[in-house]
Amino acid sequence: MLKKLTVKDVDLKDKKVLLRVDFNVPIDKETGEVADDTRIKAALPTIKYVLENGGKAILVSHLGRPKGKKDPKYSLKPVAKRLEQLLGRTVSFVDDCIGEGAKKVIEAMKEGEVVLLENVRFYPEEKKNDPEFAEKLASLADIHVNDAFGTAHRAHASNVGVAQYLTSVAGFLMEKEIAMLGKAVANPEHPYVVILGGAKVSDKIGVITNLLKKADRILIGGAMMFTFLKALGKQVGDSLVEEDKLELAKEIMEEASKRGVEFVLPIDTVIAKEIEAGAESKVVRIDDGIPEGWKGLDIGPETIELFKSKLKGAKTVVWNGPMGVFEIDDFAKGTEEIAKALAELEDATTIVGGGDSAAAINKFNLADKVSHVSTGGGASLEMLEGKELPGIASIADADEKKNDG
Ligand SMILES: Nc1ncnc2c1ncn2[C@@H]1O[C@H](COP(=O)(O)OP(=O)(O)O)[C@@H](O)[C@H]1O
Ligand SMILES: O=C(OP(=O)(O)O)[C@H](O)COP(=O)(O)O
Ligand SMILES: [Mg+2]
Repeated sequence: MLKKLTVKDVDLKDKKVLLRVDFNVPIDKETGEVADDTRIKAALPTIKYVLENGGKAILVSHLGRPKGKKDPKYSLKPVAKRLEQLLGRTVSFVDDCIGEGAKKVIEAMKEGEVVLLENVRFYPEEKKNDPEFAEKLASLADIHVNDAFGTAHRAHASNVGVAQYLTSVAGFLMEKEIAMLGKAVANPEHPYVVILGGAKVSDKIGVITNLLKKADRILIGGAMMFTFLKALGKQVGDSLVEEDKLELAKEIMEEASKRGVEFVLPIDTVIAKEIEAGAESKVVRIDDGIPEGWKGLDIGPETIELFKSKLKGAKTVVWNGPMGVFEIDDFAKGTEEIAKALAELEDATTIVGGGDSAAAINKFNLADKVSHVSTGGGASLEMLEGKELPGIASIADADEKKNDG
């Protein structure tokens, strides 16, 4: 088991704490408000602990994928509002990260106060893990607490780079995720089924290669399915396809068959022309092809039954990525039915991971029916692959201690 320093190992009294959280939460396009607060709630124990122990909490996070510049669509402002409600105290939102505005507010902070900095990905240096930028961020504080498990597979300035300049310790969420997923990695009981979906296809397709060495069965839904179906020569219309991953998709399917891993793709899909509530939609069989101008937005009813049958008797299930565009009810059925099937499994370890997958399981009120809802999608998958995550490696080891604050 990984032994890392945690927030409990350091003196926080009167310290400025740069607290990296993953507040990359879904934002409701119509209201502009936080649509699912799982990741905010998950960070509360660490934030409260810092405040109760006399620290000043300077929260830093990304939201979405802005292209290294300011974009109001990706502002963390609505998150500050939700955090304020959940914490029951004032959260000062600052419009930048390392500028004069931030410095001034931080200088004036008193013990027990909370500041949330604007989206750190508004700076292109964040994703490049630029050392100068990391140093500037680090200079805002006395210690770094890393509670951003959902970001742990990224080596960025605010989670990894800053550890060159400040002692980095784990928050309670980070600690809990490492423990929960660590158990699943160490000794998965078989049959071990992995379900993959969602939209980050080029990011996540690569993990399958390693998962083929561990899992007995892999079920593919979500936008992920269309890259595989196209690689098999099926007509996928305007569905989301990663053209440059078609070769990899073929190789993965060949490797699965060599290893005797059952690789299960959908047999039907719900299609529409627009990703919109109330859009005209219909079910087509994959073998009949998706017409041009239409896109697959959910798994179909036959696939739901097929996947349910493939989940029967499973002892370990790991699920990342919704089966369809579950945010819109017309395309939510596949995700809901698979969530229900997971909830009904007996004597199985069931792990659902990902910002959006967590939002989905909450939407269907099934979060307490699975063994663990992880705040990380890509992060939990890479951990289950057996990789060392940069955002965990950068946290100080327990033996590196002591006597600092
Ligand atoms: N067939 C599809 N086409 C387009 N987007 C999809 C499809 N199926 C699922 N999605 C989208 O995938 C997104 C989540 O993907 P991802 O971020 O990879 O998952 P997670 O956050 O659980 O790790 C959701 O917003 C959902 O609408
Ligand atoms: O939401 C996240 O990952 P997830 O969608 O896999 O759960 C993390 O915040 C990482 O975001 P990124 O994939 O834009 O680096
Ligand atoms: Mg996501």
